[in-house]
Amino acid sequence: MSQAPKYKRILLKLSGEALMGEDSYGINRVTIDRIVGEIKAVLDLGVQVGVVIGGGNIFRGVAPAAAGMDRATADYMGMLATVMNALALQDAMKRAGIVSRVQSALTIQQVAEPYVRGKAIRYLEENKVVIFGAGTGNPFFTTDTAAALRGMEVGADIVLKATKVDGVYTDDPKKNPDAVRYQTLTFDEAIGRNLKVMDATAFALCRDQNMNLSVFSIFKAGALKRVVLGEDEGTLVHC
Ligand SMILES: Nc1ncnc2c1ncn2[C@@H]1O[C@H](COP(=O)(O)OP(=O)(O)OP(=O)(O)O)[C@@H](O)[C@H]1O
Ligand SMILES: O=c1ccn([C@@H]2O[C@H](COP(=O)(O)O)[C@@H](O)[C@H]2O)c(=O)[nH]1
Repeated sequence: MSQAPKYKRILLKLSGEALMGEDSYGINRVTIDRIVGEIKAVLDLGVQVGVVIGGGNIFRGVAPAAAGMDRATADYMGMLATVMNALALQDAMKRAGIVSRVQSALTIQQVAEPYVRGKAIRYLEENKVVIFGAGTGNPFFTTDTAAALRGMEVGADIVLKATKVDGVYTDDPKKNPDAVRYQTLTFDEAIGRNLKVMDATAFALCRDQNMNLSVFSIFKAGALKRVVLGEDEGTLVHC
């Protein structure tokens, strides 16, 4: 029996730190290839995929150098880190036979196309993966907010946050072993309970524009595909 995806177009937020695998810094080749395999599985279902990539794997490594720096300057460094990840992801996709385009919110025209909404939508319609680098292009924001923003701009059916934990918990599960996972919760609950899995700006943007969000583990094999098929996986955050 053929599997019908629940969503036709998704915006996938990939944690930069997830690219490190077991390493303490940077990009782990085996890990990025495995993540690309997870994305390929949903492309094979006919789903259109936009990706916003984070920068934690690179930026947190240089954080000591950024300590004491002007905040906006440090944030621009963080955004440049996401462009590096975007290029690495495109390269890994190419090796896997996936056609993708990188669009950057900061103009670095020798390196990547600038972000142009209409062009991004056209690429998605052509079943090319669009990798959005440099977050929103503005300091004082995060790539979570960029994911919510780009998801809305390109008309995605849902924003999927692929991270290191398998959903939203009552507390940070990496710090509190007694934390309990929610199957579903509302944006107001997530904001009101100050749950740190995603920043409040991103939660509020999704809530105000009625954009559902799913949080799941990118380390769990097949989880992305199960979310896209509408199966019980991770946590669904809704209005
Ligand atoms: N209530 C909570 N439920 C789940 N995770 C939580 C919660 N509070 C804090 N976290 C933490 O939030 C992290 C998810 O954020 P993630 O690492 O994806 O960060 P990011 O900043 O979006 O990505 P990047 O690595 O690119 O900077 C999890 O690893 C988890 O430890
Ligand atoms: O719109 C944005 C997105 C990101 N930044 C900066 O980049 C780093 C890395 O992004 P993560 O979301 O943490 O992975 C972030 O810490 C900011 O410093 C930004 O300024 N604006």
